[in-house]
Amino acid sequence: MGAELDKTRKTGRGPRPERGDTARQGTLRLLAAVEAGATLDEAAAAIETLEPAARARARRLALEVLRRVERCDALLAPHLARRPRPEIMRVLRLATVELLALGEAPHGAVNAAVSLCRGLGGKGQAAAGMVNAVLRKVAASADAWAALPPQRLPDWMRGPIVSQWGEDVAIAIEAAQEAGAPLDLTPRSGDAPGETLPTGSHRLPSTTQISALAGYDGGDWWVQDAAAAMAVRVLNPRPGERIADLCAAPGGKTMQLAAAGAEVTALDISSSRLARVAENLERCRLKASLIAADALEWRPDAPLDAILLDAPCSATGTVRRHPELPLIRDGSALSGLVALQARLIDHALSILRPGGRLVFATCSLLPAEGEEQLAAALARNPGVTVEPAAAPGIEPGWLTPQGALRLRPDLWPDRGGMDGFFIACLRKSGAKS
Ligand SMILES: C[S@@+](CC[C@H](N)C(=O)[O-])C[C@H]1O[C@@H](n2cnc3c(N)ncnc32)[C@H](O)[C@@H]1O
Repeated sequence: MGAELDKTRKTGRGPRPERGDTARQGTLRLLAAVEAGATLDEAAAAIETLEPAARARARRLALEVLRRVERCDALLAPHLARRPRPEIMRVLRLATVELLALGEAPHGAVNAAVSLCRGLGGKGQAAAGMVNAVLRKVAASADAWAALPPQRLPDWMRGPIVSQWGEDVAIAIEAAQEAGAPLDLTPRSGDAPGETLPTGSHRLPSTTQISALAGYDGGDWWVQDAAAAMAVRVLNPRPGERIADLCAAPGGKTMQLAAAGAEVTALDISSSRLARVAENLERCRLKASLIAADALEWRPDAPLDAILLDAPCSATGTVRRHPELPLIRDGSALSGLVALQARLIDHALSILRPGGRLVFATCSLLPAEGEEQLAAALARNPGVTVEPAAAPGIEPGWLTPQGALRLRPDLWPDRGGMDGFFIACLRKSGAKS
């Protein structure tokens, strides 16, 4: 490797662009957008000109880097006389992840990084020699890399997690975030590709090409994390029940409700997001009534048998799939979200028939949006009780003392984890039927 890299440096000519360089350039654009405060989904426009395969690779590489920014910087720091410009730092982080986390051949990853630098123009040209030299040292630093801990969650996330479950759980969640997330499918009915999990979801490697899987065109399944699929399983919808999904988009849970034979009304405040529910229902040949409305202002014609409230939240439970969230959020939105969730719970209870059930769910790891939110809701609403969460595959350790389901990324460590979720089934007082 050394000789080849030296030749590159001495001749002053950049290595010929190799296949994959466009994906790497896309990764750098995604990383720059995230540094400017965008989510990866919001940043997608920056790579829309790439071919689909390159786009998918660009996003995959960006995810891998975002899971390890802190670890990369710690490894790189001793090799840098001073911190390079942000665009050079992004090239160094990408190559470090390719070399040490993804096991790319050193000559390919280093030459690509040098080529990316040269493509940045004057300042990049000037940094190419330094990048080459630093990455040669990085390539020989596997032991130092292995000794570095996974990226730490920011304090606004970590503090509540440590208070609730202790330091070891915070460390395990950080390890799960670095490991990333597999691809989970929910079958419409019957079968779907992949390993069947105890809870009924199907699991495949994260690198699976979704559109190439059997049953995609026929809508036999949809992509949904195994933890996310549990909210409807806990609700246990029955054929013919009148059920509202108050925060429905993009519609994974609406489809579960419809597939169970319920008469579903799906609301979302965002009409553009509701359009995605319509597309998803159509692909999977399922039906629901769609309403673009603020759930706080909506009242059905007749009280409902059941309600699913998958409320807007910090989304901290999805850090494995959205590693940019800890980097671009600061927790300042939390109190507003907690207040909105409380109002949505109280309103949902007011439109539920006596004896009806309300499943409150958040993809959050923060007790304020889970355990504490539930305790406050019970205190505000005398007569409302918690039905202990029950569904196939639920392990006893996943239940809280209140009877809610607490799912975390560090659960199922040998199976590939799951997203963080809090799910509680509330029963309104009155006739059960
Ligand atoms: C966590 S997501 C729902 C995910 C969805 N249940 C699924 O499984 O695909 C929360 C949704 O709530 C919607 N939302 C936020 N505030 C709302 C409100 N006041 N009324 C109705 N929908 C709302 C957002 O637009 C967003 O689509």
